[in-house]
Amino acid sequence: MADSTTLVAYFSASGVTKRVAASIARAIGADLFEIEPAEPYTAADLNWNDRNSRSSLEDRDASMRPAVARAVEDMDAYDTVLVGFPIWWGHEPAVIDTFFEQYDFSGKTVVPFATSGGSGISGAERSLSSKYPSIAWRRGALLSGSDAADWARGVVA
Ligand SMILES: Cc1cc2nc3c(=O)[nH]c(=O)nc-3n(C[C@H](O)[C@H](O)[C@H](O)COP(=O)(O)O)c2cc1C
Repeated sequence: MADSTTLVAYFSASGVTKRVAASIARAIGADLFEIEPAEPYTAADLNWNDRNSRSSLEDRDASMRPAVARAVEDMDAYDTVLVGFPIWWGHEPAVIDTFFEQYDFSGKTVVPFATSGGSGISGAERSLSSKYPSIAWRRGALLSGSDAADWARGVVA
């Protein structure tokens, strides 16, 4: 069933979460929004073997909030927001924290989803619910792609 009160917002550095988010939005007829860092991540930025890469530095400094390129036009219009991201060092990338600090989520249901190289989503769920305890979190899911549409239909059912 088409559901225009649901937003699927995602950050994706290398395209995996982007594909999952697009399939979710298609499956449930939700609006799709890309959380775009104002300064895109280069391959060097994403090198987790380099202690001084941008992503490594953002991980070590919990106060980092990378700027985003644009905002959701009418966040008030949505009552459910599915937020997708890649797992970085076991939790959400800092630009996802930027997103959660940008809007008022009161009265909304928020459901995280993630892709990863193997890590689960529970570290990100713990991190997000402790940083943003006033948000009405629903249990999220680590998705691989083929499972995304069915999961999303279950979320909005
Ligand atoms: C900086 C960085 C850190 C990562 N840390 C983890 C991790 O802790 N556990 C894991 O399973 N995958 C990790 N990955 C792999 C990504 O989660 C995985 O490739 C993801 O599907 C990429 O999604 P994207 O293409 O939407 O950016 C990391 C990737 C990067 C770039």
